Amino acid sequence: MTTRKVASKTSVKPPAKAPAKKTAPTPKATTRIALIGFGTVGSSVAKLLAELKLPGLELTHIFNRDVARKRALPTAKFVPKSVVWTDDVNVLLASDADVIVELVGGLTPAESWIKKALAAGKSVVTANKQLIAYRGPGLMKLAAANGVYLLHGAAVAGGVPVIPGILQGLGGDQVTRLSGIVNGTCNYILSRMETGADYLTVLADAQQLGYAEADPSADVDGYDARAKLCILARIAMHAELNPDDVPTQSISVIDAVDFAYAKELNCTIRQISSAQADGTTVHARVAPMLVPLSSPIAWSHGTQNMVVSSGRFGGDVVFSGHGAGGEPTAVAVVSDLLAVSQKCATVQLPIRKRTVTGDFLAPHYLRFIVDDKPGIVSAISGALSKVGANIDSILQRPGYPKHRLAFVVTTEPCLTSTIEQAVSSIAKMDCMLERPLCLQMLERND
Ligand SMILES: NC(=O)C1=CN([C@@H]2O[C@H](COP(=O)(O)OP(=O)(O)OC[C@H]3O[C@@H](n4cnc5c(N)ncnc54)[C@H](OP(=O)(O)O)[C@@H]3O)[C@@H](O)[C@H]2O)C=CC1
Ligand SMILES: N[C@@H](CC=O)C(=O)O
Repeated sequence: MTTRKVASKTSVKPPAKAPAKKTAPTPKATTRIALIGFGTVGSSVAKLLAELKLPGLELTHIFNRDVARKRALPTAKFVPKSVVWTDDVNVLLASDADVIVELVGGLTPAESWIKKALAAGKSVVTANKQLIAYRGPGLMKLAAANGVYLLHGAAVAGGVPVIPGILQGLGGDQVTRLSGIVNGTCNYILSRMETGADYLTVLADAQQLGYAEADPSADVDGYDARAKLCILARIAMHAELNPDDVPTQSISVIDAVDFAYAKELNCTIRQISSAQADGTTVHARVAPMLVPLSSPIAWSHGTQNMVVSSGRFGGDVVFSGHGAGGEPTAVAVVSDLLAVSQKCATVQLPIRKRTVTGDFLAPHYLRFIVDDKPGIVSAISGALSKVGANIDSILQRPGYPKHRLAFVVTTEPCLTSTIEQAVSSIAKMDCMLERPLCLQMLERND
């Protein structure tokens, strides 16, 4: 017997076609699973299904372009002989599979595959954060209209159950703030740079280890984390944000000198994603930031993600674990498959469109690379005082050559837009060899 037409877990409507049941279903029926994409995550899903032999889950189809190449990989050894391999997606869409697992990524053609699968009455499990961030609500409606599930637990923080945790466990609070690390590649890069590694070397390692997106600029320039932040804002704050409105800053601007100065300030550097509810506006930003060494966020190394959700009634809740990599991500996918197979519904709350501002009131770190001459500090301090920003400290480590001197100014809390105005005018000074680097500094209680 196969399971078809199950209830929608994250959709906005109750299941249209699922029979009413008073007792939890026993997982004796078989849910037939078709995989779209046999890359890092897809091959790990096949491995977990083979090794865990979970009741009720059967892998039946795999689609990938140039599928013969994939079939010849060592990772294909976990795939049962009975599985149909194809390079025609329509074979899966027309098959008797109950669930399509989309593990290719990107908006196109993934969106059309998922729409066709949902319209054909198949549930969908995906790890595709861009698609869920940009098109999630429409796809959820389509899933509900067809009485099927669309689950995306792997789309944020890989193997960390932050999505089911928030949906199942925090619907009874009013989440006002989300903050933390949601990109494993950036955390891997920055935590290795902290110990002296070179940016390009560790980026190449992250790609080789399967942590990075197909185009790693999605990771380092913040677009991956921005999509995840918008998904989290939707499920935790019930706020629909346009991902394009969330400002991002690349981690590629961080240099070894910044880790040296951060250390002097008892800090390190991490890519931080933050969202803070403020009436009908949400303050949201993804950027490398200075993090106090005393903060648990600073203790996240490698692919570790950490999300702190702050609720009006329940206070802070922390989710932490491996946010990237085939096997941790496959855990989230397989968990969603079990939820589909066992018809586990979840809470649904109304979502409202919200406007985004990138402004946060925070202290800032400004790093200058100058051709040294008298009067530079006074000119910088003049530009800062003109916008009302107050200097907190000035740091100059010995040993930098005068013709390429790196020094740092930190400010007392001021708005991001205010400090950016000052940086734009300072950048025009003749002595500046590079555009000054401006990073937000997290405070001890952030
Ligand atoms: N890797 C990770 O740690 C995590 C990834 N994710 C998400 O999971 C999804 C998959 O990621 P990942 O496994 O790392 O990516 P990979 O690039 O390793 O795998 C993608 C697979 O899809 C295939 N593919 C790409 N485009 C097409 C196409 N047009 N038609 C048919 N096949 C195609 C690729 O084939 P080919 O070999 O020919 O390129 C590859 O086998 C993405 O949405 C990603 O964002 C989510 C959490 C963590
Ligand atoms: N490239 C992503 C993969 C998981 O979502 C990351 O590094 O976090």
